[in-house]
Amino acid sequence: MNKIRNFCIIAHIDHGKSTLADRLLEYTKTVEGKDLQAQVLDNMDLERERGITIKSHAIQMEYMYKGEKYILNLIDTPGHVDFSYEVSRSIAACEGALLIVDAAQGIQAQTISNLYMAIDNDLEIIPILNKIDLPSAMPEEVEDQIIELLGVKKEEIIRASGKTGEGVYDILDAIIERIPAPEGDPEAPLQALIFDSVFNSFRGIIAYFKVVNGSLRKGDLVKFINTGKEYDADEVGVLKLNMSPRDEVQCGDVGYIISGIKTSKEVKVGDTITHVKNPANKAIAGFEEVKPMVFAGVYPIDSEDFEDLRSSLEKLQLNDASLTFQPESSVALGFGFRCGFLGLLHMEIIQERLDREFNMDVITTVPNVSYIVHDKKGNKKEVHNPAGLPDPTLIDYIEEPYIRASVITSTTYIGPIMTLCLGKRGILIKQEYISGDRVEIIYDIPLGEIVIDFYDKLKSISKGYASFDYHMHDYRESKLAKLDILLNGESVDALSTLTHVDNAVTFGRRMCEKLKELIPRQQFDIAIQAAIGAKIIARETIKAVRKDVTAKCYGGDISRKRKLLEKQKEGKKRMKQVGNVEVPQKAFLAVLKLD
Ligand SMILES: Nc1nc2c(ncn2[C@@H]2O[C@H](COP(=O)(O)OP(=O)(O)OP(=O)(O)O)[C@@H](O)[C@H]2O)c(=O)[nH]1
Repeated sequence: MNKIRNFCIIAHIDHGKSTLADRLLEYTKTVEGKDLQAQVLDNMDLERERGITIKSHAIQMEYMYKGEKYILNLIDTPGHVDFSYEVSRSIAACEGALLIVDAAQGIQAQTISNLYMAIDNDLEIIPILNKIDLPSAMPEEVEDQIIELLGVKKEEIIRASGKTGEGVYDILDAIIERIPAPEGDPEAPLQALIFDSVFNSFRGIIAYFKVVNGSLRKGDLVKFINTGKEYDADEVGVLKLNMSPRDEVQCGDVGYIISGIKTSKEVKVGDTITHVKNPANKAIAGFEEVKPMVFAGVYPIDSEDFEDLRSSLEKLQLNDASLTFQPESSVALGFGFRCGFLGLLHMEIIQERLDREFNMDVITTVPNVSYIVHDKKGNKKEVHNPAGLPDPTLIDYIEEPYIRASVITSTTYIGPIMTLCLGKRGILIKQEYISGDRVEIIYDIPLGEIVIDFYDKLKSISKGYASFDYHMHDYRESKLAKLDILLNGESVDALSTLTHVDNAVTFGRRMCEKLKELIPRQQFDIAIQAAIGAKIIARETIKAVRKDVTAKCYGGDISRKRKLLEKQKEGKKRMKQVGNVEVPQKAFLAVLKLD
């Protein structure tokens, strides 16, 4: 066991985690020659394309140090806020962490939040100044930031480049010298922490774990403590580039188990595996259900595809337990599902996977958060869809989720960022200088406001020099009202939103203006109205037009006419008929596009 090192890499998004991980695999000869393609660990197509890590992965390397062979288990973690629960589980499976900081960008919001998580788990931190090959690198300055943040000595910071390979051997040596070997009792009852699971269409669900105490052998009868389910360990092994079966995974090591688990719901990240015979008397602490925070309706464009959509969502869920869905129906959109996501990026990814992997054409409605509605009889219920809100006369009050957000930026942008946060009903908690002209601002903001267009605005007003991280904080009472949109007098439930009463009128007006831009003119006038209850607060009209696309091709060229009509039909595919009005998909997301 003293020859094992378990570590993870933590960093702000795009600071070069995956690239550096590739170098570690290359320098330890874990991958060679033809297998060496960029970002080996990001094996989902989507991950490669977007250059982001969505699921965490683990891989075992061997490294000779002073004539002895060591086993290094690298647990790769996703960098985006939506997936921070996975980061925290991966961190719990390690004894050390490489903290990567981009030498050109310096410390960012997620550098700090992930670092705190690592410190909470007592990990040994190895600070790495990455991308020092960049002409824009500011090694001295960023080193000062790291020293201030961690209280380390300058010599402890390793300068490296995932691109040129500089410093990679120093990192490998430091992993062995500085990170402690795992502790644990090989003779004690089995306790293995599940930190991830994946769905493989041939093998079913594969769970990744770290053995904290005891050991796990092939054929053992095991139990997952939190779900209470029992399985035969059909196959256990360690994770090389591919799975590598073993008879036993020992105390301290990281491995996988295949055991006839049917759905990803049965495997909960953070759960503990033990033996049915001689079980451990308790789970390893730190298990938490991941709860979706952002909800949106997902509807098939063609209502006949409803069952296909259900089976696609079921398949996606096998792979991604954090996705939830429930059938719902909308007057405007027909039958569909209300899906729950961890955040906006997660939502985008699911939408894209539906399109790519399942060829599903869907309309997604405006995302919203979950509200707690207290009625006058003293009951409370969680509402995931503004359209599902009880009648206003029955509501006593509504609570909405607040996040605690940390924004790191340069002092130049403090003014505009504070204005933005204020406009989003944010409450300033504190403001702290990090080093030089960098400052961290902490705000409590309603999640519902972030969901709409916070990221984009933050990025544009800070010209990209602001990073953002958040975690759920609490629920607070807010004065919210349901804003309905009517098209030719018919309320479109899929366009309803909950908004703060003080902003309702401006918001309603802007919605109407935006919809006027987005809905194409049709052969009759269309009235767009915004209403709260029975009260109309804004109105726009789209004037009628008569458009005949074939008008231009007089003469008898029927094939050309047909082509034009076909083209027009294509364009219509992304439209949805609401009453007598044809509404394009992008109109359902109008609220995201308000200026
Ligand atoms: N010049 C230079 N570029 C680098 C270096 N390391 C990574 N990059 C580039 O920086 C970008 C981000 O690198 P990734 O390795 O994908 O970053 P990441 O931290 O894994 O990103 P997430 O997985 O999304 O968190 C890519 O375009 C890399 O090519 C480096 O040492 N030098």
